Amino acid sequence: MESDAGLAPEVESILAAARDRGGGGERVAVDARSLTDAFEAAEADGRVPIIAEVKPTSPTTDGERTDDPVELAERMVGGGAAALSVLTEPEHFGGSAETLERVRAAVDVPVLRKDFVLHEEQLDAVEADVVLLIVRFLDEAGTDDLDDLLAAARDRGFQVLVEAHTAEEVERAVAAGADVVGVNNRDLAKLEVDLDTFPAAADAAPENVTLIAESGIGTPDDVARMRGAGADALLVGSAIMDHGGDSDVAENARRLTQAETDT
Ligand SMILES: O=C(O)c1ccccc1NCC(=O)[C@H](O)[C@H](O)COP(=O)(O)O
Repeated sequence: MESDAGLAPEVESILAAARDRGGGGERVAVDARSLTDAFEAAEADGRVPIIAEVKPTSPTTDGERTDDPVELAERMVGGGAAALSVLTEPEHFGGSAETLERVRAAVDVPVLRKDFVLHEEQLDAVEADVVLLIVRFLDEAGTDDLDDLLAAARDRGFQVLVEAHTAEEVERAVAAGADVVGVNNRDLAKLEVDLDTFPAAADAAPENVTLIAESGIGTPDDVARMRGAGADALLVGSAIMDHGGDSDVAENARRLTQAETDT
C-alpha cells in the first residue's frame, strides 16, 4: 500500500531514517577519481562501463550477502567493473560510511556513495568520488533544494550523479546543471522495476550529459537494450551481488562487462 505521498512504506521508512540522520562533522574536501574517465577507459578496453554495487541487502531482496565488502569490491573490479557503488544507508541496506572508506582505500576505480542525502551536512559523512542526489526526494518541505545540494557537493569536490525516473525528472536534473544523470528503472513509489523506463526517459537528456541506466539489469540482453537506448554506463546491484546465493561476483560482473565482446 502507498502512503499519502505516493511512496511505498519501505521508502517512507528509508526517508524517515534519512531525515533523522546527521552529518559527518567536519566538512569534507574530496580529490575525486573521474567517473567519465573510468567509463572511457572501459570502452577503450572493450568493456561495457558498469558501476557494480556493493549492496549487502535491500527492501526488495531476499537474504543478505555477508561476505567482506572489500573482497566483494575487489572481485567486482577484477570482473571488469569501471566503477563501484557502495551503499552507506545502514538501516535498510546494511551499508556504512566505514565500508565505503575501506572499499575506496582498497580499489583505484571511482566509488559512488549510494545513500539518501536530503541535507547539505549529510554530504560530510564520508569522502567518495561521486555522490547520489535523487530528484524525487528533493525540493520538498524538510529537504534542501537540488540546485543548492548540487553546488554544495561540487564545492566539496564530489562529482554528482543526479537520479531521475521520468523524462520530466531528467529535465529537472539537467535544468539544475547535472552533467551525469541516472534513470532508475525502479519506481520508488511502488518498488517495481520496468526496463522500459530508461528508454522512455533517456531522450530528455542532451548529448553532452553522461547517462546511466540503473536497476533491474541482469542479463547481456538487458545490457544491449539499455545501451541501444542510449546508456553510456549501467549501474548493477542485485544481479552481481546474488543475494540469495554465494556465486562469484567477479564472474557475475564479467558476464555483463563482456556482454558486447561475447556476442
Ligand atoms: O533496491 C532496492 O530494493 C531499493 C528499495 C528502495 C529504494 C531504493 C532501492 N534501490 C536503490 C537502487 O537504485 C539500486 O540499489 C541500484 O540501482 C541497483 O539496482 P539493482 O541492480 O536492481 O539491484
